[in-house]
Amino acid sequence: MTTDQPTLAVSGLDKTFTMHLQGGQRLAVLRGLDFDVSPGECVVLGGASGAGKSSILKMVYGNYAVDRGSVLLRAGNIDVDIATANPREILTARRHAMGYVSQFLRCVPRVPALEVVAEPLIARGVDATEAGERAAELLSRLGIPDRLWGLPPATFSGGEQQRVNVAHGFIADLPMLLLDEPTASLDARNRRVVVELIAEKIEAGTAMLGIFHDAEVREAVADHVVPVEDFTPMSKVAA
Ligand SMILES: Nc1ncnc2c1ncn2[C@@H]1O[C@H](COP(=O)(O)OP(=O)(O)OP(=O)(O)O)[C@@H](O)[C@H]1O
Repeated sequence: MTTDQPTLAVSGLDKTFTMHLQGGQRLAVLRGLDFDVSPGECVVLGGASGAGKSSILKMVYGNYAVDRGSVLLRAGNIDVDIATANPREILTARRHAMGYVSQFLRCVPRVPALEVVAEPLIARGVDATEAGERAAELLSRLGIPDRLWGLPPATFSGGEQQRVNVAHGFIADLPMLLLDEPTASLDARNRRVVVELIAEKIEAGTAMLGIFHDAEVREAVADHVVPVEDFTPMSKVAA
């Protein structure tokens, strides 16, 4: 299911890192990056390690500044250029339009896993009981045993933390979802569950932008691959 109006339109995007602790050395990573993601489409960022894939997700989510270009996010009442938006606009866009499954789980210490997963629904006004039920359903589906639900995820295994992170990212029905290697620490069974969850979101019209090193997962979900190295400067040391 795709429509003409992209949910995300990235155009003319440049990124150079300046390392202030290394005498101001500059590292040019991306030049003139262009791509769109439409509702119901899964676009995958492809390219070797260090090409700039995670940096692209961080710029789209508003964590990294953009040097030049635009990152237009349009969904429902949200119509914003993340490249120039102020922090309040970025937070509003995240709450109503854009989820992010980062590589590693970051959450408030001592909060139980069930609450971590339910939190995005509660933040959007869903009743706490219903949010808890939906969180429990998702955790079960991802194979997290119920004896762990009341415990904070800090001591969970790498794969358990990743599944809590996936559940936290997938629980709300947001129009745009960013995925940074959501299956990296998972076994075959759980990789299949994540592929199913992605397919369900796409079917429901979510626009997805992801990084997947696992070729099988990438082939299962990708509608289109953006060759990030085509937008990498020949020499990464800028003048
Ligand atoms: N905060 C930062 N400060 C300085 N340089 C950075 C920063 N973040 C990323 N880089 C540099 O930008 C380049 C791209 O990094 P990025 O993590 O985006 O690559 P990637 O394609 O996601 O790699 P991988 O597949 O290994 O995760 C790398 O050379 C990295 O050193």
